[in-house]
Amino acid sequence: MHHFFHPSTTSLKVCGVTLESDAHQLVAEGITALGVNFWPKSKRYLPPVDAAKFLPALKEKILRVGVFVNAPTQEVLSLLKEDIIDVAQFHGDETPEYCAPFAENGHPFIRAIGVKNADSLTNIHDYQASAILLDAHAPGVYGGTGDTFDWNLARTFISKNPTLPVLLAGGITAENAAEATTLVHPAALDLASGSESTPGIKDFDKIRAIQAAISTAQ
Ligand SMILES: O=C(O)c1ccccc1NCC(=O)[C@H](O)[C@H](O)COP(=O)(O)O
Repeated sequence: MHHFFHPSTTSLKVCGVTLESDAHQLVAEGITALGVNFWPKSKRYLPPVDAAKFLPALKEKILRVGVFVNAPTQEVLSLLKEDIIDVAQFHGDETPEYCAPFAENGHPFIRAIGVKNADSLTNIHDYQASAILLDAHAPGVYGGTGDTFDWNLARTFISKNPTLPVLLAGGITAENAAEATTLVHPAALDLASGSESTPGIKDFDKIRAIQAAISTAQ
C-alpha cells in the first residue's frame, strides 16, 4: 500500500473485477491494485458476500480497493474491519463530513471526483483522503463510462498538489495510456471499460498493452 500511495512511477489499478480467476490473473500480471464495485446499480457490481469468498486470499498480493457510491458507513467499515478490502473508494456524492470518520480512524480511502471543469477541483483537501481519483463527470452513473475529460485540468491540479497521490481515470485505453502517463504523471492510471471484453470480464491482452504503454512512457 505504501508503494501505491507514494509512487515514484505511475502504477495501474484495474477496476470492476467480478471474477476470482481475473483477480488471480491480475496478481500474476503484477498489477498494483484492483477495484471491486459494491454499488448495486453498477454494470460491474459484485455483492460483498461474493467478494468475501476470494479477496481475503489476495491480501498483500495486490491492493484491494472497494468502490462505493453513497453506501451506509457501516457497510464500508465492516469490509475494512473484516480485512476484505484494504482501501475504500468513494465514488458518489460523499461529503467531507461522511469521509471524516474514516480519516479520523486511520482507514485509507480514495475520494473520486467527476471533473466537469476547474471548479470541480476546489476544496479537495477538505476530504482528508489518502488519494484522489479524477474521473470524467458522469451525472447519475458516477463512473465506469469510458469517457475522458480534459487532462490539462488533472495536470495542473497535480502540479499544484505535488504531495497528494492522484489517480487518473476516465476512458483510459491502450491507445491513450502512454499520453496520459506522459502528460499528467499520475500516481496511477485507473480503468474499467478499457480493461474488459464485456462489463466485469477482464481482457488480459488489453491490460498487457496498457501496462506496456505505461512502461514505455516513463
Ligand atoms: O465502473 C463502474 O461501473 C462504476 C460505477 C459507479 C461508480 C464507479 C464506477 N467505476 C469506478 C472506477 O474506478 C472506474 O475505473 C472509473 O470510473 C473509470 O472507468 P472507465 O472510464 O470505464 O475506465
